[in-house]
Amino acid sequence: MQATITASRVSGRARAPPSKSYTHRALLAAGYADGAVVRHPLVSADTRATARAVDLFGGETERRDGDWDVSGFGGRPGVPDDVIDCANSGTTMRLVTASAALADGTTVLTGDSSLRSRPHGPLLDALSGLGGTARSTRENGQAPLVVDGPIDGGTVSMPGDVSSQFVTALLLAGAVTEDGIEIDLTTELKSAPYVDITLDVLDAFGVDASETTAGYRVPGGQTYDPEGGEYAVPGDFSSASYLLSAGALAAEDGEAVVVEGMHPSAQGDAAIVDVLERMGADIDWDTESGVITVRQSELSGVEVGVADTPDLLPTIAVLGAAADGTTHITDAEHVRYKETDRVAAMAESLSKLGASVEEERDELVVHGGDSELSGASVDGRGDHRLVMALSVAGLVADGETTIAGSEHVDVSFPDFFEVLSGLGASADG
Ligand SMILES: O=C(O)C1=C[C@@H](OP(=O)(O)O)[C@@H](O)[C@H](O)C1
Ligand SMILES: C=C(OP(=O)(O)O)C(=O)O
Repeated sequence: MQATITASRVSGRARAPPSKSYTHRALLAAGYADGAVVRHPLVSADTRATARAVDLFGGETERRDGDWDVSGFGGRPGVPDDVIDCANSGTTMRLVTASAALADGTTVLTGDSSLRSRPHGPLLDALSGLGGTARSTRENGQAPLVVDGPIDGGTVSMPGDVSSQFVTALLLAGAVTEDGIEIDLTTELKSAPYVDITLDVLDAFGVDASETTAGYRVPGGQTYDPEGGEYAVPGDFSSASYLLSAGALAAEDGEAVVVEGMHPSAQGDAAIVDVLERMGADIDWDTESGVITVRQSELSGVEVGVADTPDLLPTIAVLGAAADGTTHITDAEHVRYKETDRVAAMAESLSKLGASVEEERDELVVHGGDSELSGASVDGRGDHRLVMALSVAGLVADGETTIAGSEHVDVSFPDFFEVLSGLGASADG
């Protein structure tokens, strides 16, 4: 499918979808538990992949009245009676691979072509070091993956600069091993707030895990047991970043874009509020009510490190292209390991829209204000975040912008185009 965006102004109230990261973890944690009701979950292609894995491990996930009702698989996962298809979801593949290593038998995992090109080597090595065997069928660290368990736990050394999801995966699984898991990180941890989200969910499910001087540890022999048998998912700040940026760039004069459901949580991507403020946006976050209000302002370029917030890179790149002056997005190398290489993809797409962009290995430099953005045909490269960020660019690009592959918003924000149109944008996805 192709989205068509015409330069337009926006205003009004909207709600960002529930957090993808919290939903994945809550579904799997509910699987490890006797079960739980996951309230207000994100129902999207990625979280459906995790629900499928919980089912294949012997749990049962059922959607009821907007909640996800999960019957657990009782501590240790069973051996799946089919291959686990993780579709486009890196989070599913990493978290489920470590869970599979608890099963007494063999699990096979695969995904779409994007996921089959992403790195999993450090997690496979870690699981093999813990007494299981975990390998890539092509011996290149990429899926399809074959995992044999069970592991008993122990200590592993692992790099932290490829994906924090390896740490998350080991913490979730480690709690039900006999010996627990101690993770010593050999390189700096990127995307660290996502491990905070994991610790937050583990805590809510009564599981103890903590940061150490060298990394993280989770004691074994624990039981997942959520208070009251339920867990409520907060709103998603990565998804909200598109709506807030639409407001900062294109809110109608005298009007605002108001995004609801934005209560504070462990999400690092809440930093989008700070980034917009530093760029000069008129933005206000009422943390009590979870309401963020943003009005259109002239923005200026800034320097932003995305070590902790890789998913904000496409959004910030678009803001930089529409701002005055230069925006440096630094510490970005790990953003190349996502659904597509987002550093290269944003450089290419924004250049097509008329921006002047320089790409370094771990940095994107966007020179805004040199020329007006003008509508063009760009490719979302099968990546939901490219599609959504480029749609926001389309609001302020002269004329018409078309984006190929708009259906991929289904991964994290299925009704993105309806919400954007509801704010008055001329956006047909
Ligand atoms: O654990 C998670 O929920 C996520 C962690 C991050 O990935 P990395 O840790 O691979 O950077 C992030 O980019 C992804 O969208 C979601
Ligand atoms: C990278 C992302 O997710 P995942 O790693 O789960 O595919 C994302 O949502 O931007």
